[in-house]
Amino acid sequence: MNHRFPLPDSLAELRNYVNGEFVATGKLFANVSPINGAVLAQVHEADAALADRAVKSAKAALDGPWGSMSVAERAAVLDKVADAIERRYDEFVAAEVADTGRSIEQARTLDVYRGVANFRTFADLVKVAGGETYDMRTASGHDVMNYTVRKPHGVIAIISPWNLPLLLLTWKVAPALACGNTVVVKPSEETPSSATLLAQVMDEAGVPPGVFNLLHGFGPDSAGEFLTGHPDIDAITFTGESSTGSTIMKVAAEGVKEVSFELGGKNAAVVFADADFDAAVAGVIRSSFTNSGQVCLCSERVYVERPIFDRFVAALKEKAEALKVGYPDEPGVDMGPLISKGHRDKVLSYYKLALEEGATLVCGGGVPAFGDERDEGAFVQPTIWTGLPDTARCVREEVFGPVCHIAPFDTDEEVIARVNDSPYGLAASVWTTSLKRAHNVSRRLRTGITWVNTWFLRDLRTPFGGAKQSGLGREGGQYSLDFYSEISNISIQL
Ligand SMILES: NC(=O)c1ccc[n+]([C@@H]2O[C@H](COP(=O)([O-])OP(=O)(O)OC[C@H]3O[C@@H](n4cnc5c(N)ncnc54)[C@H](O)[C@@H]3O)[C@@H](O)[C@H]2O)c1
Ligand SMILES: O=C/C=C/C=C(\O)C(=O)O
Repeated sequence: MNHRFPLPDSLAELRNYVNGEFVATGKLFANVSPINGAVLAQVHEADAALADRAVKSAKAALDGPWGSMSVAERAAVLDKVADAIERRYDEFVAAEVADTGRSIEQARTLDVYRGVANFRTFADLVKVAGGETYDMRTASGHDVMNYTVRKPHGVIAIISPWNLPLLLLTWKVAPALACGNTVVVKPSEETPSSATLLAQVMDEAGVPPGVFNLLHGFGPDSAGEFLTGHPDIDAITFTGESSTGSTIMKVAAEGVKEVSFELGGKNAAVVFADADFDAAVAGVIRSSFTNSGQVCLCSERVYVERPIFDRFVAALKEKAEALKVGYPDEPGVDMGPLISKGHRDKVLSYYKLALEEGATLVCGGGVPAFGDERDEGAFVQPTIWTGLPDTARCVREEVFGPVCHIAPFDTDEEVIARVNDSPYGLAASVWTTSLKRAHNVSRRLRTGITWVNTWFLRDLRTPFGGAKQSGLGREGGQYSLDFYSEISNISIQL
């Protein structure tokens, strides 16, 4: 099948990248377009032996030129990686668009833009990272000085998901390399392309062989499991579903490996009657439907103060129905497909379940009919429900699609309790013009991130991560530098 959104020529075939070489295994799986089901490329799946080679070469590279570079030299290499992504910007955009079907505009301004920013940010931050010093005198009168040094952990295993492929991968690769580690990355099987381009870029930027290694494949009984279970990795950083995080944590327990997890969510948006109404409607449209709802930070639960509830539901319905679902290059397109037909089956099962649970369907609820090749793709309609109790599965479980449930509330106390009544705690957004209320509500939500009158506005120096089943640890700025370093104390008797 022909495809209007092909992969760049540099990605005719997707290979693993181990010890500075692109490696074919001959065991192929297809990279499929979610726009029309066409096969974009064949991908070489890594086996256990290749995973072993990748980890061993990462370990050996710690003692090579990478290990003896100064912080400034390593930072300069990261800046070169950023430069190389910028030189090949259009190819990265094409890779993200082909794999995910998202708009070209989003790939340019969010995905690839952040890929560059992640490398530049951590190149800058690592150069100014300091340590701690403490002078002390013991009871017996000895003076002692303590100071900390940052050492690399060693080999970091990086496992990333498909929803923001380059953004989420580089969010971990950049600080891991900045801190002097070597990495073995395993991108999602659904989105192998931008990671392969990144391997090409590493090569071009002069990253020594073995410092960045890439394995393609799946989770269980494939590259993901071969990597996380390898005895020679020193830490695991993972973004994906909470249940996968739990599986990986059990494996990590064997070797007492450090872990950092960014997991699922069932995020809330809280709209108070005193909010700027139009800004809140526009904000919730963004927070519920961006990337077809496939951002871990998306709001699937919307709580609206009762006096404006009916007006808000009507306004959100009007805006949601006006969202343009279509091709990546259509002017004004708001939403592309879901990542795959498999994921669409899951989202549609929730569309069905919501009705069984007694939801009122405000809009959407099905699959758009295009009358062309896109009917073979993974599109769904943006969907809004009302009328479900807080105990409904559709209000408690992460759907990860373009969908939200809107419920009324009466008091601040009540809505805080309802937002917090969730196994997840990643993000929330609060819409109000009262400064006092914004502070008081935000500090009581059990979430890692709360936005006030905005959503998904990221300063890369801030802590990022989730409470409860939404994650373990924090990354971002200093938090990333801390996770990717073995911080050691040196104590000297003077
Ligand atoms: N908190 C965050 O920052 C954040 C960000 C993005 C996505 N997410 C979450 O990610 C999920 C969507 O991504 P997904 O469907 O790709 O997640 P997933 O957990 O299915 O897969 C993520 C990655 O883990 C790999 N994997 C799966 N099983 C494995 C195993 N047993 N061992 C090792 N690796 C394994 C996959 O191949 C993939 O590369 C959603 O739940 C979303 O909320 C969270
Ligand atoms: O889908 C989840 C999005 C996570 C975003 C980040 O990790 C980030 O902006 O760094």
